[in-house]
Amino acid sequence: MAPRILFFGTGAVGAGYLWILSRKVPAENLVAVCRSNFDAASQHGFRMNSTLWGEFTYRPAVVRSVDEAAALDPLYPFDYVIIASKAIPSSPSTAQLIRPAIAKGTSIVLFQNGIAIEEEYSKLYPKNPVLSTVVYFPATQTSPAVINHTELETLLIGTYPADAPAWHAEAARNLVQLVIDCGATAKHHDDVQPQRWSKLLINASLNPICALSRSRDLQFLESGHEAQEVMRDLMAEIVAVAQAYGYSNLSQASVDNGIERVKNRKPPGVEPSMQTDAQAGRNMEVDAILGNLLRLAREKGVNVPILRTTYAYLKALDASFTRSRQGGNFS
Ligand SMILES: NC(=O)C1=CN([C@@H]2O[C@H](COP(=O)(O)OP(=O)(O)OC[C@H]3O[C@@H](n4cnc5c(N)ncnc54)[C@H](OP(=O)(O)O)[C@@H]3O)[C@@H](O)[C@H]2O)C=CC1
Ligand SMILES: CC(C)(CO)C(=O)C(=O)O
Repeated sequence: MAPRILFFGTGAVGAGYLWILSRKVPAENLVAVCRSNFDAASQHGFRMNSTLWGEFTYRPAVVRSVDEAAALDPLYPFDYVIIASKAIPSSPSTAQLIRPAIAKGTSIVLFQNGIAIEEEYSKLYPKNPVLSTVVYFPATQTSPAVINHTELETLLIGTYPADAPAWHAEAARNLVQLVIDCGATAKHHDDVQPQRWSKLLINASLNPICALSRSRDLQFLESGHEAQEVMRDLMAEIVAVAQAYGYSNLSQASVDNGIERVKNRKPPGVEPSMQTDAQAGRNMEVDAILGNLLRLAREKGVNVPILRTTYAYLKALDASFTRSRQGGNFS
C-alpha cells in the first residue's frame, strides 16, 4: 500500500520533494502544510523551474495547519511526516506543532541542515522512528510557491540514533526506495551522521559567508584575495571540530574539494538558503548550523576563532531582523 505522507514546510526543498514523491504516491496520500505561500499554492499550485526537470506547475493538496491535515482522514495516519521548514526556534516548537499528525508508527523525517537537531524529536516521540537526512538540492523559493532548482538532487537517509530499532531502519530504507522509484537519487546510511558533518562543512561556511556578504558563493570567492583564505580557514576549523568527534571522513582534502567545487560553479554561483533568508530579512538557521557547532567545539576544547566571529556577526544580524519585524529600530 502506498504510504501516506505529510510535508510540514513546503518551500524550496519541501515543494521539490513533494513533487518528486507525487510521481508514485497517489495525490490523496500527499498533504502539504503551507504558511505564507498557502494562497499561491492553493490557487495556482507550485511553479517549479528546474535545470534538471524543466518548468512545470504542480497542484498538491495543501492545508494551513497540522490539525487540518490530521483531520482529513483520522482513521488513516501518516506513515511519514517530513519536516522541511527551516530549523529555527519557535514557540511552540516545530516538534510540538507536528504532534496531531504523529501516530504509533509515524516516522518523523528531518529534511533540514545543521547538526545536533534531532534530539528534541527523539525526546518528544521516543517510540517513533526519527530519520535524519542530508539534502543536496540547491533551490530557492523566489516568490510564493515559485521554486528555482539547479544542479543536483540527492537525499541521504539514516535513523537517529544510528543504533535505533530495526523497524526504524526499515522505514528509512522504504523511504529511500520510494524516492528511487520516483526517479530521484537516494541512499540509506546505517549511520548518516558522517554525511551530516560533510554537509555541515559546506553549510557552516558558505551559508553564513554568503548571508553576511550578500554574495553568491562564487561571487564571494572572486571578490578579493582574502576571500578564499577566509573561506578555507573557516572550513578548516569545522574539519577540526568534526575530527575531535571522530568524524575522520572530513580532512584537509574535504576543504580543498569544497573550495574547488565553488570555483567550478557556473557563474554567478549558488545562493545558499541562508543568503536568501538574509536578503529577505527573515530569521536564519543560526543556531542549528553554527551555534550547535560552536557548542560542540567548546565541549571538546577546539579553538575556532573564525567560526566564533562568524557566529557573533550572524546572530546580531538575525536579531536585527527580529527587531525590524517587531517594528523596532533597524539601525
Ligand atoms: N534551499 C536549499 O537549497 C537547501 C535547503 N536545505 C535545508 O532545507 C530546509 C528547508 O529549507 P528551504 O526549503 O530552503 O526553506 P524555505 O524557507 O524555502 O521553506 C521553508 C518553508 O517552511 C514554511 N514554514 C516554516 N514554519 C512553518 C510553520 N510553522 N507552519 C507551516 N509552514 C512553515 C515556511 O513558510 P513561511 O514562508 O511562512 O516562513 C516556508 O514555506 C532548511 O533546513 C535548509 O537549510 C537543504 C539543502 C538545500
Ligand atoms: C549547499 C546548499 C547551498 C545547497 O544544497 C544548501 O544546503 C543550502 O542552500 O542551505
